[in-house]
Amino acid sequence: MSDQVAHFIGGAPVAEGPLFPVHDPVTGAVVRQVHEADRATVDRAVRAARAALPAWAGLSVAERAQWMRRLADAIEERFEDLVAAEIADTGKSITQTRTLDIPRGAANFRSFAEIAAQRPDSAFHLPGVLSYTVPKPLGVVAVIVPWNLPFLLMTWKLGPALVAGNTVVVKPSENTPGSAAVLAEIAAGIGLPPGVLNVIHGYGGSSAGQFLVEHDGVDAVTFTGESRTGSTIMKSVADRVKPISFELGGKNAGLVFADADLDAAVEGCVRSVFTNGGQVCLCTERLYVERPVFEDFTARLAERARALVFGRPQDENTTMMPMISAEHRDKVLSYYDLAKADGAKVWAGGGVPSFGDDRDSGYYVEPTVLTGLPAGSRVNREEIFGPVCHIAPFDTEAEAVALANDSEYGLAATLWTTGLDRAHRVARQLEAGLVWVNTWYLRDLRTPFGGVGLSGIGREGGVHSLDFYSEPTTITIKLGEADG
Ligand SMILES: NC(=O)C1=CN([C@@H]2O[C@H](COP(=O)(O)OP(=O)(O)OC[C@H]3O[C@@H](n4cnc5c(N)ncnc54)[C@H](O)[C@@H]3O)[C@@H](O)[C@H]2O)C=CC1
Ligand SMILES: O=C(O)/C=C/C=C(\O)C(=O)O
Repeated sequence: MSDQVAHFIGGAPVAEGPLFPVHDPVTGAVVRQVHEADRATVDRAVRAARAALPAWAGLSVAERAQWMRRLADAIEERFEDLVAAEIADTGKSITQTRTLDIPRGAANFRSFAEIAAQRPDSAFHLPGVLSYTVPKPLGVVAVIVPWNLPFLLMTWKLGPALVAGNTVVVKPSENTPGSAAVLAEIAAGIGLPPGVLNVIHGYGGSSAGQFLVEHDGVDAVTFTGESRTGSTIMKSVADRVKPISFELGGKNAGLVFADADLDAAVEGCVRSVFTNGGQVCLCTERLYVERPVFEDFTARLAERARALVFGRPQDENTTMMPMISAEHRDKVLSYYDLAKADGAKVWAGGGVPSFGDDRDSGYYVEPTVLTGLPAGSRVNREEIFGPVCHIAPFDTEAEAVALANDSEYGLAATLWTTGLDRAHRVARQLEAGLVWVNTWYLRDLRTPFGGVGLSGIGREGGVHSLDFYSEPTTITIKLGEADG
């Protein structure tokens, strides 16, 4: 990939539109310049996707699944290029990028190839009547994705959308165009039919993102990002009643009971609070700990937070990454300030680290552990999307459930207990699309994934993704002497 990133339309690079810079979050330096799509470029991409649709939709599922496997293989061949592109844009650690972000990209294509190929046909029989369902693609799908897990989240939508016979126009985040640009090269390299996968770059509102979702040639929108953006996109597509699938924000709770394996709970919460700098919609920002272990747990989590390693991304021991942008760093720091102003006790962090080198111009914040805030504090109610959690004590199971459910969001919850009965009982009462017990972010790509409330609409994952990316036509045939 060159330092200037072009769009990928109809199987070829298209370098049109003004250039905008992408910054390395580690140092703030400009890493690349990217072309911004205007309405004309967006139109060109949507037309390319539309032109490719009949032939792509006309392939059998087995043929499209074979293309998905080829994409997965080619991702593995370009593995280190993708790792480098992702690190340059996000400042992620090489260890995480090599073990999570890029392998999941290949797995997203491979899994949906298998899931689609094995999907049973549905046929229903009444006496003298046969009804069966033919899944058809939605058409041209707009894929709008954020910067926190750029390759993972983009491919999570592309795998099922493409294998279901849709053609797509992807708009990666303006902060992280790199891995999408490499994927475009990969698609061209394996000879994926031109127009099946198109990538346009640019900003969201009043730019490429908005122009894409509003385009009359776009049949459906799948989006991951902030809840407010989801609401804006919903309004943009309301007149055309376009199908939408939204994975939005979270303000996820973790419950630690006194009977938990405390070592495992502390380590699990280190992961659930601080992974990816806390910039995952699944991260825990509210922890509730049963009073007998509250002080001990909090002290241990704070100690682990202070021990996280702010190395360079390329250092395999690095465990803490920067925020994506100066703007996002300032947003996270504004919550640290608010917490202090509201009287929080700061057990760890609360500010910015100092390095004495070029990372001082980067977008780092300290991993932070807070206690002492009321449930109504904005710090406890709004998605911060940084390496921070607030911990509060609870006395009864019922209180723990009520505290966890006291949120407009409902994406993921985490539960730490050795009580099997309690695990089942509490998990069912939590108002969240995903509940993890004694673990966090353990994924089976066949399971439904998504949230309730401000956390989204619909579920993706396994056949749930295929259901969203297809439109079923039910065909009913009178075979003989049936009535009607
Ligand atoms: N999954 C999550 O929970 C995420 C939450 N966030 C939160 O959102 C805040 C803002 O981050 P952003 O990157 O601005 O997130 P965002 O939700 O605004 O952006 C996500 C994607 O949507 C696009 N977009 C934005 N406005 C659009 C519009 N009107 N029409 C079509 N596309 C549009 C963006 O260009 C980007 O590709 C962050 O500070 C963070 O707190 C950000 C990313 C993911
Ligand atoms: O699909 C996954 O494994 C992760 C999903 C994470 C998000 O949707 C997010 O952070 O926005």
